[in-house]
Amino acid sequence: MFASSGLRFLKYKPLEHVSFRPHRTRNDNKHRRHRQPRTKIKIVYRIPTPRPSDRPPRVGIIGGPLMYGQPLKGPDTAPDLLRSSYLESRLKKKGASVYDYGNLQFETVRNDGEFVKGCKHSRTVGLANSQIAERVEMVLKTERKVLLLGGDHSVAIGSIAGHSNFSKRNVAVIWVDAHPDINTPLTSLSGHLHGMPVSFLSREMPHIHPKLPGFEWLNPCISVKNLAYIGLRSIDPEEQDFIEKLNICAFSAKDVRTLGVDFVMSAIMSQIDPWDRLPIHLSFDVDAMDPGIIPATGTPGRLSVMDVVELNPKLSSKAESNWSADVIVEIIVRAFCGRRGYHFMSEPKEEESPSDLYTIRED
Ligand SMILES: NC(=[NH2+])NCCC[C@H](N)C(=O)O
Repeated sequence: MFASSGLRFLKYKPLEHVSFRPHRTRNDNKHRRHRQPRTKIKIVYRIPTPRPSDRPPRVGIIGGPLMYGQPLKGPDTAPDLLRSSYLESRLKKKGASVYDYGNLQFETVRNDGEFVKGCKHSRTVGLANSQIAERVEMVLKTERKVLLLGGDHSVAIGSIAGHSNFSKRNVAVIWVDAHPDINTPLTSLSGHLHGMPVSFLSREMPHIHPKLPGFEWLNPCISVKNLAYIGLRSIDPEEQDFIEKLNICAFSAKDVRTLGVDFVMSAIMSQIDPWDRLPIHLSFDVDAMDPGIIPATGTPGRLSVMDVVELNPKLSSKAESNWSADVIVEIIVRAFCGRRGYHFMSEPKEEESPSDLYTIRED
C-alpha cells in the first residue's frame, strides 16, 4: 500500500526542478523575425507602508466658537485661549504636521431664544452645526485628522455628522463627559442643546425625536452599539433610562479611578469596535477632567476626530483658565501623538499647508 502511493507521488517532479523555459527546436531560429518581442519585466521594489502608529499625525485645527447650546457666555473664547497655550507648537514638537483652519464664523438667527419644541436656539445651533459638519468633512478629505475646538458640546452634532459623512461607514464614538448628553427635546429639563447631541445622532432614537427647525439637514448617523461613555457623574433620570434600555457601554468617573484607564479603554474598544476597524471619534468635554481620567493616554492610533468642548474661560480667574488650557493642550497632544498613537520622530519643517508632506491615509 505504501509502495503504490509512493510510486504515484514520484510521478510528479518537485517544483524547483521544473524548467519553465519553453522547449525549443532547431527550426525555431528560422521564425525568429516573426516572434513577438520579449516583454520587459519591470522590477518594482515595494516600499513597506508604515503602520498607522508609526506615522506622524497630520492634524487640522478647526475653531467652533459656538455658545448657544448652553446658557452662559464664554465658551466662544475657548478656541483662542487653547491656541494661546502653544497648542500648535506643542503638537509640532511631537512631530505632528499641523494646519490651523481658523475659527468658523457663525450667524445668530434672530428671535431664536424661545423654546421651540422643547429647545432653545435651535435655528442658530442647527445652522452652525451644518457649517461644522461641512468643514470637518472637508478637512478629513485633505487626509488630516481633525481637532475641533468648541464651543459648547452641541458642536459634536456637526463634528460627528461630518466625520461619518466622510467615512461613509460607522464611526466609533468615545464620549468623555460628566454628562451623557442623551436628552431629547422632550425629556430635557433645561432645553439646552448641549445636553442632547447623542440623541440627535443615534439611529436608534429618531422615533422619539421631533425634527427641529435648523436641523433639517441632519440624519442620524451613529449607532449606540458603537458608542461608549467615560467619566459620567451627573445623569438625568430619563437619560439613565435611555442608557439602560439601549444598553450603552458606560463607565463612571469612579469606575475609571478604580479599574484604571487602560482596563477601561480596552473594555470599551472590545465592545464598540471588536474588529479594530472603525475610525474613532473622541468627544472630550472638559468637565470630565480629573487627574485619574486622562482618556487620551489610552486612545488607539485610529483616532481621527477629537472635539474639545465646554471650556469656559469666563468662569474662572485668568490664571486658573490658563492652567486648565495648559492641561487640555497636554491631553490633546497625548491623544494625537501619545504612546498608543504616533511617537516622536523628527520636528516637521516650518512650511505647513493643507496639501503638504504626507499623502497616506491614516486609518
Ligand atoms: N455637555 C454638557 N455640559 N452637558 C450638560 C447637560 C446638563 C443637563 N443634563 C441638560 O440636559 O441640560
